[in-house]
Amino acid sequence: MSDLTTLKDFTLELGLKDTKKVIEAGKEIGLNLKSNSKLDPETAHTLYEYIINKVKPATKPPKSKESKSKETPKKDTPPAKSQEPQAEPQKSTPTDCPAPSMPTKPVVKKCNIEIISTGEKEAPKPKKPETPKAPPKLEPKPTPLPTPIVATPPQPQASPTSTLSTRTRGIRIVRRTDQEEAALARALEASKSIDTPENKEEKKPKKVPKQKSVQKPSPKNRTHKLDFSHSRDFNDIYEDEQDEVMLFDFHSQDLEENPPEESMPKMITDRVKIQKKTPWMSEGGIRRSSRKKRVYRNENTQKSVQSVISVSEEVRVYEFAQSANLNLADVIKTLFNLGLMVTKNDFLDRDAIEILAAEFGLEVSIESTQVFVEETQEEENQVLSERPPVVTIMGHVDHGKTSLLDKIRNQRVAGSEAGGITQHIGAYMVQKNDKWISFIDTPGHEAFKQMRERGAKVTDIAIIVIAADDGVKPQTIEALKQAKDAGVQIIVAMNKIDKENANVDKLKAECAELGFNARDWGGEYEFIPISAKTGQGIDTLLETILIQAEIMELRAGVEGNGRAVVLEGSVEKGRGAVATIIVQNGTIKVGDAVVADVAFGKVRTMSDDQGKSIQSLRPSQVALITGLSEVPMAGSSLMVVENENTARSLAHKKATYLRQKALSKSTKVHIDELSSMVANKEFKNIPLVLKADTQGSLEAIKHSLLGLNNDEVGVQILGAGVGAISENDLSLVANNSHALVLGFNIRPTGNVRSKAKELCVEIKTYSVIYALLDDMKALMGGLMSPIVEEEDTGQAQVRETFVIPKVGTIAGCMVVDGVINKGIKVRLIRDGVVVHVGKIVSLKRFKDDAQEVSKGYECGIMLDHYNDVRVGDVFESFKEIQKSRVL
Ligand SMILES: Nc1nc2c(ncn2[C@@H]2O[C@H](COP(=O)(O)OP(=O)(O)OP(=O)(O)O)[C@@H](O)[C@H]2O)c(=O)[nH]1
Repeated sequence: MSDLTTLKDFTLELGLKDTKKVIEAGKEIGLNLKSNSKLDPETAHTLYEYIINKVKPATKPPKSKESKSKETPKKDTPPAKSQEPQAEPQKSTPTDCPAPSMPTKPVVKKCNIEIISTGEKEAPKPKKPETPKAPPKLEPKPTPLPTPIVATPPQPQASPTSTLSTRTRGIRIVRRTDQEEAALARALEASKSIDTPENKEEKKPKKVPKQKSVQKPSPKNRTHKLDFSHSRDFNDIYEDEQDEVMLFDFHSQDLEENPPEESMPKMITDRVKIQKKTPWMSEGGIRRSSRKKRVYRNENTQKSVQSVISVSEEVRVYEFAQSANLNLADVIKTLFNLGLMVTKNDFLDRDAIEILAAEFGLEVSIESTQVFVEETQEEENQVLSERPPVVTIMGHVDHGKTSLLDKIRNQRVAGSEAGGITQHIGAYMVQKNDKWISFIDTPGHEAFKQMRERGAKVTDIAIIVIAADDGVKPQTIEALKQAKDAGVQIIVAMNKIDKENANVDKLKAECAELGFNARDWGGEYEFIPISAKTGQGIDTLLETILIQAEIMELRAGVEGNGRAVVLEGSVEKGRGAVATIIVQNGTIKVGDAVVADVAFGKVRTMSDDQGKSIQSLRPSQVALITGLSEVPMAGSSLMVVENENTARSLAHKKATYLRQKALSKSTKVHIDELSSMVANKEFKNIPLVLKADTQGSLEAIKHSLLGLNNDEVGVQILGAGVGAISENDLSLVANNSHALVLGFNIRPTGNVRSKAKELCVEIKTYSVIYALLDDMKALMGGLMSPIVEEEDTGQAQVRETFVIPKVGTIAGCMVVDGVINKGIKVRLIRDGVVVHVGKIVSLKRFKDDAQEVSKGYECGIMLDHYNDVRVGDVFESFKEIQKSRVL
């Protein structure tokens, strides 16, 4: 029964729906078939050969003999490999088989296979199957599909199964698994093919040579083979160990078990898609793995840490970690190891960013946090016009800066200044030869260092005023350095040449030593001799400035929204917050909405240095503006924005940012700081609130005060601000018994004064910065541990020594200087070297105890727990005197 196949099954296997065609074909070769006929293997084979290959049986359908020989191949086709899967739709292939007539649908769905293959020996299109037996003419059917598979020519087979298998000859089935075996068995059963072990054995040797003729398939072909392999036609199963050509190595997951017939086409399509997506599937297993690896590496690279990052000037810890694709914990840990205890929300300053980047081997670009970066970019496209030079006057205190400026603008300023020194940045414009020059009067006092730095940044030219009678002084050096660092042009004004002792050559020589050579000495710097008192040389100086400006080709955009720098900010009675600004680009007009850090508003009024009202301000021009919500920070950027709402929102944004930053800073503690504070339990500081009339003064004083801090004592600024002392300021310090309120150029009002008394808060006000700093120095000095000084009181020379058992060594001495006292500390000096410092425990005059022995008298001295005293040694007695420290 297993030998017979019903005609219906046979028809189906051929991929035909109707048995009629088969019956007709049978007739043509002399077979009388009916729809319910059963075919023996031989008949089936003959019929198959006729239908598929158009090979007519020579005689009658072959009998057993032939079948035997044909079975041979069959046998070897073993089931093994098999699990041949899906039916091959496009039977196409074959050169050797009549593709057209092949079923497109899988015939058998029982086995789930994973075979495949074709390999090196497999020929995609074996044109001429050499069938030892069968002479049949193979008609290579024009196959639309490039099916590669087949290779070996069909061999005459005894059974239908074997006959069918010829279609796939050349296929190399690889990987034989138990499952495959089982699948094959099922397939065989389904086909009812006859396949005996004997046959298999017989076939083996025969196939060997055939395989050799197989050609190597192209990758394209392989793809088709894949489809073929999916064919469920168990007849495609073919095995020949010598045909070992394995191209595909499917993962079992790729093949679905017994997919429903209807879904086959779709499944095949999906498969093709999969192949497209994963090209490695069309390659051999080994290559696949290597490709896989490559892909993996790529992924890794993508996930890896960014080697070049760009962060804003102040970035939070977690933001840094994100932008560098680093683990947050690693970043925090690294910061901790660097001595910085931070939370993820803390801000990192520039240094920390750079150090971190170095730690992680990153290249970092730090971007400015300026709110107005976009505007700056806009400015690049503007039409530029000539602008006046901005000049800063710098120099040592009292060398005549204010006098010079005063002379230049014919207006006296110095006289009205408290303490006789300039305390704020002032900005003025002067005209010379129909050209304008903007001057920023930067104070020379050390306390205004910061303001000076700011001044240097907005200026084009720095006039370094050096009094010719005094020469180069510390602040001169500092000013020269600052100007050079700021990259501004330097002109030296040798002032006070009207004075008898003025020595310009000495001055030039001193400057030359610092690397600033006068032009007439072969250098590159202009040295102009002037007298701010007589006005001598002032014109030359101004002309030099203008020439220099021309060389520098100073230009700026006039159109568009203005951008300025705040030089100074203060609160003025009746005017509110005012700011001295200098325009850097564009135009600022009355009514413009502006924002400067946390201050915003509409420009209400603008007035020049003469107090004259002006309506618009162009590059390099200076003015005092009103209309701001609060006093802007000196040095901050002031920008014209669309409208007041925008200004407000930008200011609020900045305020939030600053608040968060301040909070963040408060959580930052340097470990070393912490440990030193812990170790030094005597750490003291003076809590205070500082109020000043202007932002510039406030900052200068703050800076100076903080500069007084040392390891032992310092100031703790609880609050600082511009404007009058308020009750709020008092409440800040009320809980601290040592706290102070310092006011500079302001006076407490009646209410505040009485409230201060009530709260026992001390308010100290000053109008000269020296006085304030001196007081603070004294105060801080008082808090520091006293200095211990040693005062020598006398000397005694050892003339003889006496060793008294159980007592010690007594030195017989002569007092050669001052007085020696009992209990006093002495240094024991031998050959000029102090060999011991101790205390005198016994002082005798002869046999009597003495409290002191004066010069010229002999005495006996015994030291406390020290007996190595020798003749010739000298005792030097001294007192320890504690003195308060002065800062
Ligand atoms: N003889 C003479 N005296 C001058 C000259 N220039 C300034 N002085 C005097 O030097 C002193 C200091 O002058 P200021 O203009 O206040 O000096 P400054 O550098 O502005 O000083 P600070 O504002 O304290 O930094 C004043 O008494 C001036 O009168 C000058 O050219 N000749």
